[in-house]
Amino acid sequence: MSTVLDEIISGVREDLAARERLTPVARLQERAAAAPPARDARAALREPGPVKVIAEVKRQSPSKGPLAPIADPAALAASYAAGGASVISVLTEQRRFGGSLDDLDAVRAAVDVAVLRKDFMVSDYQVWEARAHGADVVLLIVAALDDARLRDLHQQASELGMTALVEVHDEPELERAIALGADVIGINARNLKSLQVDRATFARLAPGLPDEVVRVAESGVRGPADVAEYVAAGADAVLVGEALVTGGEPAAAVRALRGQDAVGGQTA
Ligand SMILES: O=P(O)(O)OC[C@@H](O)[C@@H](O)c1c[nH]c2ccccc12
Repeated sequence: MSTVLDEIISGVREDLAARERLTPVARLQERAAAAPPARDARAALREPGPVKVIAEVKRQSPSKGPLAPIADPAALAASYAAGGASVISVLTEQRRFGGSLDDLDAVRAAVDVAVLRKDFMVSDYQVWEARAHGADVVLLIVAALDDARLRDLHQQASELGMTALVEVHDEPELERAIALGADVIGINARNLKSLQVDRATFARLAPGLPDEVVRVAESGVRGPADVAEYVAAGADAVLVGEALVTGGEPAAAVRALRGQDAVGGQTA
């Protein structure tokens, strides 16, 4: 039976083939070589202080459809950064998430913090694209990749100076991420095959992570109380989309998630 993830990936492959016809990889490689070096997102996520927020520019999702009309992704990202986001995540998948490389370019030009290209990476071409467009981090979804491809893309990202956020949802995927030597691991509360969210996934899997791994809790954060739970279960960072794009003033919303109130004091 084909899952949501299978369907997304088949669309991603078609769109990828179309871009490959337009822009040869050699062009991307030239642009990547000319781009400023990737920022060290892992270091940013390990800095001392309150929980780190990875704030996402997310227009729509397969489970909810349109979330918010984001007229100006650059302004949104700048607000996230002003609120203290450590990394800005930009969904670039088009068919189900309404994203684009244009969104990535706009965000890249607007902020100094690290930028994550959030997509379904299946080919080295996409990693070259990410670097050519100034991304510092790529998402690698273990459920979408066999071990050989996972290893290749992880190595390519590191050769380009980028951080790989390696995403898992269950124990077998976590074992594969650890065997890979991933040093930034995201535990996604959302099962990409069924789109069900189970916030307890993080607390269940996090104890199996080696000490040196940066632990990112992904999805399902509705507000500061959910962040506090993830932190209590050992999260170094949280990745938040929907609650930030639908929640009113984005800088204040990021600050609230970090446990810093509007005047900058530590709550909790
Ligand atoms: O909107 P939420 O529930 O805050 O979730 C954000 C992020 O975790 C989610 O967008 C996500 C996590 N992993 C992904 C992989 C592909 C696309 C999207 C995602």
